[in-house]
Amino acid sequence: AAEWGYTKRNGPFTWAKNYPTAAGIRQSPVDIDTALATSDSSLESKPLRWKYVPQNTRTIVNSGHGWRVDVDSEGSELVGGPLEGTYKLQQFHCHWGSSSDKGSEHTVDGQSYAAELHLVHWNSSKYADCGEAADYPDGLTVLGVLLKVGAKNPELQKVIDLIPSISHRGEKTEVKEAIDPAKMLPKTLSYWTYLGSLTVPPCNESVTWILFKEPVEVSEEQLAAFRSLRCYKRGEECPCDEVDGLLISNYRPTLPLGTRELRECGS
Ligand SMILES: COc1ccc2c(ccc[n+]2C(=O)c2ccc(S(N)(=O)=O)cc2)c1
Ligand SMILES: [Zn+2]
Repeated sequence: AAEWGYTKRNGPFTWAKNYPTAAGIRQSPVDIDTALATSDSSLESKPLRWKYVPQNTRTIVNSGHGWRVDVDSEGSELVGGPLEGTYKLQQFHCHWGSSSDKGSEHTVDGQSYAAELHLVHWNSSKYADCGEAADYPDGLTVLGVLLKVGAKNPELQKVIDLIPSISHRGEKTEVKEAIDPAKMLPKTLSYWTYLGSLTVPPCNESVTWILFKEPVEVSEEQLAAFRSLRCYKRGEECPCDEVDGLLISNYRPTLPLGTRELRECGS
């Protein structure tokens, strides 16, 4: 089957053909209609807590759909808020657009941001690994951080510096200078949370989404670096009809929230 992607030929509106779950009723991303959000005292009573080990950020890879930093889950943990049990960090990555007026996956009252950072965690209290966890409704949790254009982001710069060595699909390199995921999170920890899915095929409906309300800044130059990644392998011709195979956009448009509850914690 033609590999899925973000072009007209293989983009989000074609995914349901090969990945039927993509047409489900618990899909992500969604537009956060802030008027619909209900504040929940149970969320306030169990603060979200995380622990990451910067030295455990191992490799960065060009997946063909973006960059992804794979992490050794050991020593990490995410608990509290809407979560039952302990979740461990598996990887983090980003979504962006061809220009900074779009690129985030979630939108807030219809407003898009320039990009969105995802920290993917799996339920290590109940499942053996991430792949298994992805098949269960409580298997994964993704912390989402909205990125807006502003000052250069020093922690993300450590990722940007590695992009030239993973310019083509499948290329990967060691992360020598430890990247601290905690430093990429916003200062205020208010968030929205709802039950959703992977925003990439196979779009498993196994994600508890936690989207921080406060955007974090990233510079135009840093966004431009993301767009310099290529979606095809070195030495192969470019399959995608994108501007010479540059990964200029890799976000999924929003899906209906439907009857799902949208809760918020913090103002
Ligand atoms: C069963 O099929 C899959 C597919 C992808 C899996 C995955 C398990 C963990 C992470 N991943 C991912 O690579 C992954 C997970 C989450 C996201 S996203 N954009 O945060 O929803 C993107 C990518 C399982
Ligand atoms: Zn993502």
